[in-house]
Amino acid sequence: MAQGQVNQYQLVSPQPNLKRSSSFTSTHAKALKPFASGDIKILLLENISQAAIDILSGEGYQVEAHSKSLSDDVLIEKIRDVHCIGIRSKTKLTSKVLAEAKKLLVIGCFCIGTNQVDLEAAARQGISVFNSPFSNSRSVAELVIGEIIFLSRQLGDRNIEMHQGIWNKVSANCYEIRGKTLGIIGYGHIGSQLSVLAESMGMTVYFYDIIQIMPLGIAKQVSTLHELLERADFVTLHVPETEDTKNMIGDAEISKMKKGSYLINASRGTVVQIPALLKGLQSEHLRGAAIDVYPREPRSNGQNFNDELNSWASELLKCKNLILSPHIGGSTEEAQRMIGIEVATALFKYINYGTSIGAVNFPEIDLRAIQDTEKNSIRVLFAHQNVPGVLKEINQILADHNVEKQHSDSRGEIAYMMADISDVNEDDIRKIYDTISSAKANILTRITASQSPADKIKIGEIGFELVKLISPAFLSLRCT
Ligand SMILES: NC(=O)C1=CN([C@@H]2O[C@H](COP(=O)(O)OP(=O)(O)OC[C@H]3O[C@@H](n4cnc5c(N)ncnc54)[C@H](O)[C@@H]3O)[C@@H](O)[C@H]2O)C=CC1
Ligand SMILES: O=C(O)CCC(=O)C(=O)O
Repeated sequence: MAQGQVNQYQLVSPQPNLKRSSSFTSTHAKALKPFASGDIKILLLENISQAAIDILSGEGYQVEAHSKSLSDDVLIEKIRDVHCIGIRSKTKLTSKVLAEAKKLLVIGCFCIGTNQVDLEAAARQGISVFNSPFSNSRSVAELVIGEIIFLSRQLGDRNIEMHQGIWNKVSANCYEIRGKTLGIIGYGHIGSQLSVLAESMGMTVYFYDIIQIMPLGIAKQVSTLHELLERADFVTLHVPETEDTKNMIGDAEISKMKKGSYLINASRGTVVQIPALLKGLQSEHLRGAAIDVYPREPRSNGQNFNDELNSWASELLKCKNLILSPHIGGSTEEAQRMIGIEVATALFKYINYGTSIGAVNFPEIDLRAIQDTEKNSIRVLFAHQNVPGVLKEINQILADHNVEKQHSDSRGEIAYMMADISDVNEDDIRKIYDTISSAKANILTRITASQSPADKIKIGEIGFELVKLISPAFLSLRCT
């Protein structure tokens, strides 16, 4: 879908399952699926890459894709009916919205940040959340390099003037970046990538992080934020939104920065107090700034960025040497495609195989694939409250069967167990499902099965019947 399209959505009909190589499938491994893949509904918002749509529709799911985020009312209406939702940074999945999502199994954040989702509320409902931890890091780092040069040469202002027909050839207060000092706050995927790029352009790099990190190149870690602010000509923020990073840069921090220095924020809008930044720019203590993220951002392209949205917007627009961009740090074709593939793959592996490796709010577990030699097999997936005695109860149920392999782990209040069981018939499946899902600690019980031709009749059709018998609980039975 082209960037900038609004009010458009796409319904993609299920397609035959595409064969794809994955760590689960070897020549003797069987592909697993929920019993009725074609009933799985996926809602993708905010212009998620076609690569993701192709992967998910290729799994046989029903995919509905929108180019923008939805109003809360429409979101609540739609989320009630879907098993999976894919979002970027704008859609807020609060506990109130999630409370309506009775069928939801999994959330895909097609971005790095996951602060827009109430991760704990999701986990309590047995909904796992995946993101893309690094696929847009390079894009953000490159944007920041561009901004450092633009700010240093006042290129944003010269560009605006030329567009107004004004010739204004200036060298006063314009500088090379070679030999200048870059101060990076948050030396994770983006900060460290930026560090390498900046050094290759002749900059000296210092960074501040709450954990000790091995510096790349000849960058140096400093032990306090204030030390970094005092040293740097350019200060750039690459921290997640947390309680500690909210309002991290205010009056006190800006006054610690060198006179004539620059501030860049492409992290989250809550990290920099914009009134403090305004003061810094208006007093010319700061020589410029670049901002990509804002406390409140428009829901879709074409909407206004004005005082109604953020009370200081019109004051900000008057500032000199201030680059404002509409949260495009990760918006490149390369990044969006990579994110689309990465997150869509995590989603179908979770839906089909129960694999939670990479989940940001859920115990991370996986099992090796069910092999051809394991006849009439099912995989039992059991998300439950992390309370004593649950596994004893469940293993008593499984003890009557041939458990080929089993894995379980916990994260905070949530635990998750995965078990492959072979030699099961219809009655077994029904009994296993009924007894496990009625355990007191049950949050969500699911069963997936191989549907290869060899066992299609025995498992596939039984599965289909079971879906009819116990649907919609089959995919969404949760304790409330
Ligand atoms: N503008 C945009 O389009 C994009 C913005 N982002 C934002 O950038 C953030 C950073 O991304 P990554 O580098 O991939 O994250 P990351 O998780 O790899 O690195 C974050 C670093 O910040 C550090 N940190 C956390 N709290 C801190 C604190 N109070 N003080 C100092 N350091 C602290 C962490 O220890 C970590 O090293 C994301 O969380 C996201 O909010 C990410 C991608 C695109
Ligand atoms: O591209 C987006 O919509 C969000 C990028 C971002 O902020 C992130 O990846 O955390």
